[in-house]
Amino acid sequence: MEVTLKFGDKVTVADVRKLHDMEDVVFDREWFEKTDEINRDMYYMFRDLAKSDSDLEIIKSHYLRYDITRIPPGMLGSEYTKTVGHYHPQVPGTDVSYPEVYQVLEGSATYLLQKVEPGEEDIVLDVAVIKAEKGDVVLVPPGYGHVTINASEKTLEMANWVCRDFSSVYEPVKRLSGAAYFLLKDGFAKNPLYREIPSIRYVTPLSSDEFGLDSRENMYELIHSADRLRFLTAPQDFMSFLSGVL
Ligand SMILES: O=P(O)(O)OC[C@H]1O[C@](O)(CO)[C@@H](O)[C@@H]1O
Repeated sequence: MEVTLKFGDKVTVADVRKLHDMEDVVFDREWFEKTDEINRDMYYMFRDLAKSDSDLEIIKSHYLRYDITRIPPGMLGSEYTKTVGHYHPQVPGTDVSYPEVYQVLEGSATYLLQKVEPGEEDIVLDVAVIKAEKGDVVLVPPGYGHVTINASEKTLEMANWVCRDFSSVYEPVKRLSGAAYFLLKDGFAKNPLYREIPSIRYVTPLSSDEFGLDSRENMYELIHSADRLRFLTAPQDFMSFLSGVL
């Protein structure tokens, strides 16, 4: 059965990640091999949302995309449910990769961000974990791959603004069977397939007002001042701001 979201005057059908899409990145292999729920829905992605056709025109003219992702609670065996995880490619003609900004709409999220040595995907230079609650904003700076974990008992709903002109890069995370750490019932466990992993830095999210939104305001409202999101499409022009967010 289709899962839909009504947003403004439009109804959007979800792209669904199933358990079998997570095969390469699940920590608990024993559980995965035995489960008979391989077709279970894991999370729902409502992509390229706009409340109206005129909003969509504004969003497209700024090369942006607004998505909502819904992640029900649950376990992957001993590991908390999560997204597959990916990196973003570099802006053409630069050595800066595209950033992304998330806001928690409902529930709570644990964002794991990791930066690797260029050309050495199994040598991790930095791992930041950010726990975010409703209204909090999390900026994924250039150079960081990211996984979102729902380690709560409630459904997580989060929004993101991102440049619409690229495709995410999945191979490095898949080749290494996941990110540098897995969040298990007992806490974070290092992924043994990485050669070097630093300790986790725990970082606080930006509150919505620090991000220039009224307290708890939904960041969709940035559509009315979309130039403020230019750091997502031309991050090379905003490096002093972006390199300070973590
Ligand atoms: O692509 P993954 O790793 O499954 O993660 C899904 C998330 O990534 C996004 O594509 C944005 O980066 C969202 O639509 C969604 O929240």
